[in-house]
Amino acid sequence: MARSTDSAPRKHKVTVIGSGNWGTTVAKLVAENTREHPDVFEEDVQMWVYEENVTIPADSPHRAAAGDQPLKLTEVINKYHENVKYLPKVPLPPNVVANPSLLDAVRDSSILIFNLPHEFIGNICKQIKGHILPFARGISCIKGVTVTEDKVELICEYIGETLGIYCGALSGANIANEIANELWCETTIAYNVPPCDSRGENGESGVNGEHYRDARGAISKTQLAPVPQEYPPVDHDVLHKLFNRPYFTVSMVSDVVGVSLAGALKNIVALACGFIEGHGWNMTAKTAVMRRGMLETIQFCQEFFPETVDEMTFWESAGWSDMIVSCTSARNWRYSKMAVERGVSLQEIERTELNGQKLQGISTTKEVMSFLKARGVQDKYPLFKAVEGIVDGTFEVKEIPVLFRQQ
Ligand SMILES: NC(=O)c1ccc[n+]([C@@H]2O[C@H](COP(=O)([O-])OP(=O)(O)OC[C@H]3O[C@@H](n4cnc5c(N)ncnc54)[C@H](O)[C@@H]3O)[C@@H](O)[C@H]2O)c1
Ligand SMILES: O=P(O)(O)OC[C@H](O)CO
Repeated sequence: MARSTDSAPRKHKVTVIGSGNWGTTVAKLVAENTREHPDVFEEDVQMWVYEENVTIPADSPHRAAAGDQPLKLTEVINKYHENVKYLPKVPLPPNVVANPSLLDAVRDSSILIFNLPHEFIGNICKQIKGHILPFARGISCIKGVTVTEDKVELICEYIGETLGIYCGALSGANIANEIANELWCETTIAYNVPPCDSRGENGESGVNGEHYRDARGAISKTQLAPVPQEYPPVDHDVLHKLFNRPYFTVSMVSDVVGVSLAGALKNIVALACGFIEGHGWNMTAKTAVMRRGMLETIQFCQEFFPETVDEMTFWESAGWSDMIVSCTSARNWRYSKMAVERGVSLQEIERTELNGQKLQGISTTKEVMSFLKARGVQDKYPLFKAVEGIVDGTFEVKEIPVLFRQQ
């Protein structure tokens, strides 16, 4: 139903939920853009921080002023404009506002950017449900899936269904430290503008309580509140303004399923590549694993999300580019290689070497395999199955080629 157009224009308030290596990087680039587009966005970007005490590292320029006492991470970020724990040595714009209160950080925000390890998203959604604007829109930068009983769900679907909002996905060949240091790369954002957000002739937004087609093309149970006409529409143009930087080239697409699944499943393949390299094999073996991994990824998309994945997505940054970068220079690859070289478990490496950062491949492997096993189709995914076996200590890296010889 059309509504009157005489209300004062509003700007989008943006909150980043999460402040790890990638969460802080995305808060930085988004805050640069909110400053550049004051007509569309409020300048300050809230960044929810999982509060913890940190000691400023001895080699930090802030150490002399701050001393060696433990300090609250939010206070350090707001005072020194640096996330000394998760993104050290990268200056943050002062309009990134670290907030330890989740409910305060999301209050009145019309754009919510979800960016934290996927194992924490359930608890976050539980806490903010009912405390966000009903017409808020989300972008998930999280690479993972949620598996409940016999169902695999995209993180953005889970967020959308739980909070009653629409949520798209951002994923690409993105190493946080490189982007934070403004080294150029590309990314992919998948977003289907819900029909209720399409603007009429006078800029009027759509019908309250309208259903929309979800990532799989089905009519969602969620009744969406349209973004009020006082706000700029949340569409590809506005999202491009929010995320695109000279060093971060954004492609906007509509294939939310393909972008989300490619981002999640490549972490399993990255573990395999690290194991392979730790064992002493090199690029030729790794490219074989990447190829096999991509085939299993596409097979998974086609088997469980039929008719929704656009194969062109695999040629986007979220597809092959992310597969390559993850298997050659990202954390899941680096630390799985280290685990094999040192002869210790991946969980042990995560505990001792990552300073609080998470390897998403460990949980994603377990979740995806539990889903495949529940359906009795695990043997159709030999690489994923092998990675689970290596993580659990029941399969040896040297057996990987044997798997494929048997096919
Ligand atoms: N780091 C990268 O280069 C990169 C790039 C692209 C995508 N991603 C994806 O981004 C997502 C976020 O990863 P990241 O690299 O920012 O995180 P990270 O691994 O660097 O940091 C872990 C984060 O989890 C938080 N945390 C710990 N316990 C928590 C709890 N109980 N509840 C809530 N938060 C808790 C920590 O405070 C910290 O912010 C992941 O899905 C990852 O796959 C990462
Ligand atoms: O460091 P990782 O392994 O979590 O991967 C980071 C990004 O997903 C690479 O695109």
